[in-house]
Amino acid sequence: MIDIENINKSYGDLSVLEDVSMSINRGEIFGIIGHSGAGKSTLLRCINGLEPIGAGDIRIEGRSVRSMQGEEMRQLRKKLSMIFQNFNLLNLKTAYENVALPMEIWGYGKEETRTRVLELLRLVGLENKARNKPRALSGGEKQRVAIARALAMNPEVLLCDEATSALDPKTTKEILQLLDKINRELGITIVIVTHQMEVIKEVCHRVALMENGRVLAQGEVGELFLKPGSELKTLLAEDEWDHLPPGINIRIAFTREYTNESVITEMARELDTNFSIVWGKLEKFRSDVLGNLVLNIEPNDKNRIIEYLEKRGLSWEVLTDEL
Ligand SMILES: Nc1ncnc2c1ncn2[C@@H]1O[C@H](COP(=O)(O)OP(=O)(O)OP(=O)(O)O)[C@@H](O)[C@H]1O
Repeated sequence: MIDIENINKSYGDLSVLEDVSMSINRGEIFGIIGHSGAGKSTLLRCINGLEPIGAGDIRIEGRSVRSMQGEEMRQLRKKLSMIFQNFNLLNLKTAYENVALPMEIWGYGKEETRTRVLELLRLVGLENKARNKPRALSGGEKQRVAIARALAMNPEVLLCDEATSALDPKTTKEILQLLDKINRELGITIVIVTHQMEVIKEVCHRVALMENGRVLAQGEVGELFLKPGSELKTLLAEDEWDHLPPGINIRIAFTREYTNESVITEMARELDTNFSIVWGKLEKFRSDVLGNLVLNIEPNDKNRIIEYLEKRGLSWEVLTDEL
């Protein structure tokens, strides 16, 4: 649905996006993760035409954003709605009035606006707070108002720029569940820019990892996370294997097909060998549970164990190999 093709973007001499390509499919929740300054927000603004791009192109359903002007650009912005970290609500207006604003701007009548706004406030669970102004709303409630407002014009895509970064973990989870519901029930494609791995794990189907204006990796979230040598893993969970014992430490990734199997005990029995489990973690990705296990093994067993893991189709990597 959104095809980003080899785009570059600079502010003066500062190159912010370099040869960035990614494809976002209709109906998915796509995450863009990276440290601060990676160029994520700039990329979002390029997608909805707020920022011009240098080289390359961005196509929305085949139409080049580059070539859009006037009415077509206005229609694009209606189709691609956006929410932000700081909510961007009008402080002097009530929750109801904030949600109604886009419909007023587009010239909808009072009755139609009222029906739609009340429906949206119900969708985001705020029907009782319609008269509250932002100062009388919690952070999570403010983001709910912003989401309702973003949905007012029936967008096809919701672009979320660090939408949960100002919220505590519990509220973050609630907002992500709301986004997931909007994706499932309304079929809206959602693009989430974040620096929080938890956000990606909780709701995203696919992810692109950005660093210094470049895409380092992209793909299905669970697969990317468990892949040996994955940039996603090393960039975002780098300190987890700091205290491994000396010797050969091998990481085994359990994809969804293996999570419930007793592969490790079977391996010990079949190879008649000993090893110690030195680190382990189960990670939840949307509804999947995927696991990582680090074994400290005897040097003599290395080849046999690797052979066994290969035979079972498990993904593995040797983390340290000091004899
Ligand atoms: N309007 C602008 N003019 C000049 N430089 C800019 C502008 N907007 C962003 N930048 C620079 O572009 C780089 C990427 O910024 P961007 O906001 O896209 O990164 P980000 O990954 O979203 O990080 P953050 O989460 O901190 O916003 C930064 O070095 C930033 O200073």
